[in-house]
Amino acid sequence: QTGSAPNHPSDSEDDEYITNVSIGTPAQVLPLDFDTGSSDLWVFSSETPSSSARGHTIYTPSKSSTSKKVSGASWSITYGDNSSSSGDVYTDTVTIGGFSVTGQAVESATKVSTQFVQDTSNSGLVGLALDSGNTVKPTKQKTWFSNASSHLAQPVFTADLNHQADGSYNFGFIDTTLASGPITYVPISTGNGFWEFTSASYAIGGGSSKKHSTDGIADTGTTLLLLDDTIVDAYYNQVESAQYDDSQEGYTFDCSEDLPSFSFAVGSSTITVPGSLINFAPVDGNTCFGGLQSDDGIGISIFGDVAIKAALVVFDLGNKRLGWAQK
Ligand SMILES: CSC[C@H](NC(=O)[C@H](Cc1ccccc1)OC(=O)N1CCC(N)CC1)C(=O)N[C@@H](CC1CCCCC1)[C@@H](O)COc1ccncc1
Repeated sequence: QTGSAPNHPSDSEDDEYITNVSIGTPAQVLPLDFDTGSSDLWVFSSETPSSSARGHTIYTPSKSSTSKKVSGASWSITYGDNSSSSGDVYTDTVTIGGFSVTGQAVESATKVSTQFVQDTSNSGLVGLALDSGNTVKPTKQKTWFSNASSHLAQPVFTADLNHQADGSYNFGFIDTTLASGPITYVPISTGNGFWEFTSASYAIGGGSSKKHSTDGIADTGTTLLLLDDTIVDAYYNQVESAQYDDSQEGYTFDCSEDLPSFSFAVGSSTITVPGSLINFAPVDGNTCFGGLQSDDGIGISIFGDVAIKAALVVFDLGNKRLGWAQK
């Protein structure tokens, strides 16, 4: 058995990638943000204050004949950007790309932070990191993929994200036609509950590769590519008009500049992010914001959407490994 669901950018900046998910009986369809950087499936619901839920599609458990309340269960999560949400828990049937999981924990939001209220492009998240990161108490719940994996043809899923175009999340199979190059696999370390791997070197433009060990996570829920300051400073040293903009909290540059590519090692291969993907978004006039920025303060590097857009990424739970193929 397999599943295949399209995704699309949430806005003109590729800030998030949205996929429609069916919950309950009859199906209630919500636009959700698939996040390989967290492990909770949570939704705006009939329990979310209506002032907060305005503009969002909601899940109403009482309208679903297959919903069950998980008595005494609650959840609360804070993300890397300090957005947060919390609430109580139901189980229900959740279908993604034609593949249904029954008894899936659907975390209903009774509280959401301002960022979520304002971001009407999603009605919640589908966490696709490891089960250990789930926040439900007193009993941790499994992710949709974890529940699905034992019934899928293969315990894998792939992320294909594209700049200003549709992509896909495929479950249980790998469509190698989505890639231009071979898939290179690297082992993940599971201790922090992320799809965490180590990249041994990087290169800027056509330059020589520099040995630099990066411990990072493959994270579809993070917009940018967030790496160590030394790498980021070295990159923007190659961009004539680049400067660090305190108000924007990141490097900006003249939108008309041709940006160098950025390559990172995956095992014995490399993935190259074209400069066009690093010219992330205009901030004002002809000043643009970079898609490569510092990971300062997070304690880990994040290969977010800017990096994932350059590749087909294979999340292989069965073999505890991550695969990257150039697109
Ligand atoms: C340093 S993780 C920062 C990251 N959040 C982002 O990437 C947000 C995403 C966004 C949100 C709303 C509108 C537009 C874009 O976007 C930006 O922060 N930016 C994009 C726009 C740009 N101009 C400024 C920078 C983040 O918490 N992700 C988590 C999922 C995310 C939460 C917010 C809603 C969308 C999904 C998750 O995977 C990673 O959780 C952790 C990572 C590390 N330890 C703890 C948690």
